[in-house]
Amino acid sequence: MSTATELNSRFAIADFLGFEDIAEGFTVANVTTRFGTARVALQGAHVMTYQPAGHPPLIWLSKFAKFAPGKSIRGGVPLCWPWFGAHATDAKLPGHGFARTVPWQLADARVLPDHRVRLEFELIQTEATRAQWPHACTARNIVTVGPELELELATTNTGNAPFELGQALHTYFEIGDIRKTTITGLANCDFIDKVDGSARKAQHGAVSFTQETDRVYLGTHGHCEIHDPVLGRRIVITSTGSRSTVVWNPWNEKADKMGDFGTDGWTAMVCVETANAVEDVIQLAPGATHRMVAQYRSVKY
Ligand SMILES: O=P(O)(O)OC[C@H]1O[C@@H](O)[C@H](O)[C@@H](O)[C@@H]1O
Repeated sequence: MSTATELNSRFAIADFLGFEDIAEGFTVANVTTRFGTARVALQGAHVMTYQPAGHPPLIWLSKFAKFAPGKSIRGGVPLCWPWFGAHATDAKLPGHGFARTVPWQLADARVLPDHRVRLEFELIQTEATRAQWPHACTARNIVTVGPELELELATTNTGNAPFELGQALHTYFEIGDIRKTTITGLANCDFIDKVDGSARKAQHGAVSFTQETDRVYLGTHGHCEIHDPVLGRRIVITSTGSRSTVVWNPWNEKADKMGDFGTDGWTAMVCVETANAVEDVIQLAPGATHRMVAQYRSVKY
């Protein structure tokens, strides 16, 4: 039986939720609500698309994204977990951790009384994941599709020793043109500028884009907005349990080298990542749960 057939027999909800194998070994959940639609891959519990009704897509997915077991998807909401960026001590381990390229299982799917649809995924741990991350824990990604998209990444320490957790909802947002886009809500925060030797700088005013941009903003406040005069909307991002915000656009040369952006894909995306990274990583005590929650909303001008 294919994974989609199995999931359809356990979790399908007429008019709201169905499953489909879109490539060999690659299954997705298709969510339809009166508020909008979404597609979520079982690999990585990865939100691939979300479009609020009557609005342009909120989430960018590369036309050249590859859907294959073990490959990360260019676009959507990759989960960086349990570390962000390069591993602190072992350069052989995958950048941004392994959560985005391993299978997750669907633990629950339901229509809420207010007609939103909620999917709850749990990371499947194997010998291979334990070899990279020896700490006893669970990870859940709870995805709620409604007039806004909500993600909750919950990590519980089920062992006897504390551990350090780095993470990000590495969300690719769809925009009209990066060169005309600005981001507010980060003014007066310090950031680590990864395209300038990781120099620490202070942000003055709104963030705008004229070149490759790769920054980790520190001590951020859980509210920022992407202003998009080309699509005629702003995207409002609110969060809790997050103290860092990563802002990334590869610009043309780097995007060309990455191979899965196409020629001008980089102009139509910006990553604004709800995160706990660098000095904002979480120390998780035995028995404790950390919840990082983000909501994304499209507001027309
Ligand atoms: O190509 P990846 O592994 O998905 O990473 C994309 C980018 O992700 C961002 O979060 C990082 O700050 C960048 O340095 C990185 O290039």
